[in-house]
Amino acid sequence: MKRIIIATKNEGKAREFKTFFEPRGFTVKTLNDLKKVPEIVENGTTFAENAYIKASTLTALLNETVLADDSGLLVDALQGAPGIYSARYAGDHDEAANNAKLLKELKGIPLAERTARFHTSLVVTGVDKKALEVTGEVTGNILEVPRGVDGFGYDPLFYVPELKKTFAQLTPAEKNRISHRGRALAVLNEKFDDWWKS
Ligand SMILES: O=P(O)(O)OP(=O)(O)OP(=O)(O)OC[C@H]1O[C@@H](n2cnc3c(O)ncnc32)[C@H](O)[C@@H]1O
Ligand SMILES: [Mg+2]
Repeated sequence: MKRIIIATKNEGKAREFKTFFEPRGFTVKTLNDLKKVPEIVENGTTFAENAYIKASTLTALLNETVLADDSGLLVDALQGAPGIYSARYAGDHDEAANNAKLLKELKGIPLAERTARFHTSLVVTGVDKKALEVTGEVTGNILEVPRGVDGFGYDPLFYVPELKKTFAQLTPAEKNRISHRGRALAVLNEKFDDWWKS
């Protein structure tokens, strides 16, 4: 059976992965669909490590194919913060508080110097299979005022000069075409069928 577990509780991420896997005939479940999944501690020092921890822990526990995403925003003027700590930048997985903290930290810094990038590391693990890892990145600028209502997380502050829009002003398809996660998925697309058969 073509079934994959997305190792996330983040509904924003889950939507973007469903758009990828469901047209390929996969039944997609997330951690919000599963009962009795223990809290997985993301104590790695890199995005790739954290994604591997999430995916491999669940494959061992459930005997299923699992994809994990660890992602975040790296701001140059903040020496790469919030980075791997993006989800809990302001303390408690609160998107509004995270965005407010980011604006506070960047106060007084002009737009041209508010350069940043989103990074995604994806790891897929399966029973008796070697883990598959891919990454994707996209660069932009952090606005001083949020713009747009779509997407999730830092999307309303992440401005893409080429499109003159933030990620929160893009349709899901537009975001997937250029985003860190979309780019990682494009690489995954080239490798996934061989990996699935391996
Ligand atoms: O660990 P899981 O359950 O997957 O969900 P999470 O939200 O904790 O996910 P991460 O540990 O990977 O943290 C990533 C954070 O980075 C931010 N982020 C990642 N991708 C993003 C995107 O496409 N748009 C906006 N913000 C994003 C967002 O704040 C996420 O909470
Ligand atoms: Mg997390």
